[in-house]
Amino acid sequence: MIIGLTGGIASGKSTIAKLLADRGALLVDADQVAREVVQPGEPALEAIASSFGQAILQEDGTLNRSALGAIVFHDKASLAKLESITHPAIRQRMQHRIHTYADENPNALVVADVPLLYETNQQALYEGIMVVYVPEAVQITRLMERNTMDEAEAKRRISLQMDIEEKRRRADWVIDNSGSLVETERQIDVFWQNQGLL
Ligand SMILES: CC(C)(COP(=O)(O)OP(=O)(O)OC[C@H]1O[C@@H](n2cnc3c(N)ncnc32)[C@H](O)[C@@H]1O)[C@@H](O)C(=O)NCCC(=O)NCCS
Ligand SMILES: Nc1ncnc2c1ncn2[C@@H]1O[C@H](COP(=O)(O)OP(=O)(O)OP(=O)(O)O)[C@@H](O)[C@H]1O
Repeated sequence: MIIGLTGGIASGKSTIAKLLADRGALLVDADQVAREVVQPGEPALEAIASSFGQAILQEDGTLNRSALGAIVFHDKASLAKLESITHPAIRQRMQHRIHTYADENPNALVVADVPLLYETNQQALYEGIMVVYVPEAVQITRLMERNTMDEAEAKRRISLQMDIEEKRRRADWVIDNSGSLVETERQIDVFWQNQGLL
């Protein structure tokens, strides 16, 4: 089975992905693939440098991620431009990796961690979608703590994504990650048993 894992920024997707991997799931991580497709030599990095200027590269030729983030997370047109460059490459590499894993491990659960799964309309690619849910207030607190950012910046980042309540409504499975990690782990165990994965 191939499922999508999504949620809001800092809702706990990586945390839940790890719990699933600990139980034997095979993971494909869109944030990681997004980093791979902008390595030096990749066409997407050249396109980014053409659009955003050579100053977006560091001296060693790698992408200056925080500088690019400072531009695109404050300007929707720039973000759309960046996405038009990177998303096709990310999607292609994700699909290749997912299907390689699934073909080589027909009995395994393959989990694709895709932060923007609903925003980019990728529901049909998966047999089911798990949403990691926390109320927005918890999302703000955890994002501020993890990234040491102020409340206004955390709210801005959250506003760039689909409302987490809407993601929860669309989900096939909801993991409520607003409590302790032990409570979250219990929900993962129930999911695992219900899918007959034991
Ligand atoms: C702008 C970039 C270089 C900033 O890099 P940085 O290392 O600072 O952040 P990182 O990539 O770890 O992203 C952190 C979180 O920001 C959020 N985020 C990232 N890209 C986007 C986006 N296009 N729209 C909304 N939220 C986003 C996600 O929740 C992500 O988990 C980077 O986020 C990027 O290349 N984004 C475009 C590619 C993309 O859409 N990635 C999302 C996964 S497919
Ligand atoms: N149940 C929990 N209780 C307390 N803190 C938690 C819990 N789950 C996750 N966290 C913390 O919240 C932060 C966000 O979690 P995580 O990095 O897993 O989110 P994410 O959805 O993968 O984030 P991103 O969208 O940025 O990739 C981390 O600092 C993590 O340690």
